[in-house]
Amino acid sequence: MTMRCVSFNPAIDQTVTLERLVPGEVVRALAVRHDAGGKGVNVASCLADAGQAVELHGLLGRDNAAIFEQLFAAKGIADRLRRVPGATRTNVKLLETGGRTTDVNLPGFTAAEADAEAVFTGLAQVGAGELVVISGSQPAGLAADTSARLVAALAGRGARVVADLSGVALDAVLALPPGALPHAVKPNRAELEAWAGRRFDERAALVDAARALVARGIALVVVSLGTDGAAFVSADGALQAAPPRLATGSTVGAGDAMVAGIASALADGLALDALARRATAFAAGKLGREGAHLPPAAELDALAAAVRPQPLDVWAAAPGSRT
Ligand SMILES: O=P(O)(O)OC[C@H]1O[C@](O)(CO)[C@@H](O)[C@@H]1O
Repeated sequence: MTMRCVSFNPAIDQTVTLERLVPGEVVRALAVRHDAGGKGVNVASCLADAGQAVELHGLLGRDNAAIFEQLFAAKGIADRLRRVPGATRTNVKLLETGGRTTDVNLPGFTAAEADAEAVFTGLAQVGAGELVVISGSQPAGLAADTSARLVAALAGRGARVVADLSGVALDAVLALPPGALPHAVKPNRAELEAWAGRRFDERAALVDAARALVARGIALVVVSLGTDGAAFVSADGALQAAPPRLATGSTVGAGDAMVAGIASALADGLALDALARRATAFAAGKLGREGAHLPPAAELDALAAAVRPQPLDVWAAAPGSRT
């Protein structure tokens, strides 16, 4: 079955490698590269690498579309992005050789509500049980609840939506009534804290917040935790899983690879343990690769087999359990 990904605000990721970032000083870069990116594009790219048929919906600036079109052609991603006047934003990733990345996300095109309506129309045929992944920020010009309205429309038709949103878009989605909520969400810890309006000083507080969302009617809540991997919470259980090994290099897009793993596992009807293994393997497989690309299937399978999910409560009770 074809999977749909939605990206209202793609980005060209300009990764600048430098030895050390010293604010206020001149820094000579060692290398620069450009990748077609943005959360929805990255998810589609990883799903295509995993052999999944993908359609990509959303918006794209007319002035610099070529780098995206090359990626879509190379990976066989069906390009349903509506072209809008102007250029897609460039997001600068300052990658220090020690592994730290500083993101400077620039503004890009301004969209109109009519553009969002066209995206809604392009997804009007999506029906019960089908999977749609909605990720990333919204461009200027769209109402704060645009993503939430799309989630509600799709969920209302029985589609399973996987939402990876932040800020006001996440707030709007999590405020939807049961029945309009997404099937799955994947905030990171900071995004969940921002939504909850408090810091999770104890791991148990993060676990409680994830469980509360499941109780509200979201079937699967995944909270990404950086080097600690992710927490996976559903009505069937609660697990924590971390990558079997951490690669150095850019972490940009690892969360998107995890979202692709979640969507792929849902498409295959995997149980929570296997879903956690696959999602973690996708994230680990992307780490150390430039751009949002996955290794071959055999490597992903080996990574998934090496992941050791543990009960989330065991992780939460670990000594020194500041999240
Ligand atoms: O849509 P947002 O939240 O601004 O994030 C965009 C950035 O996130 C990434 O998709 C990585 O998750 C980058 O490719 C992109 O630059």
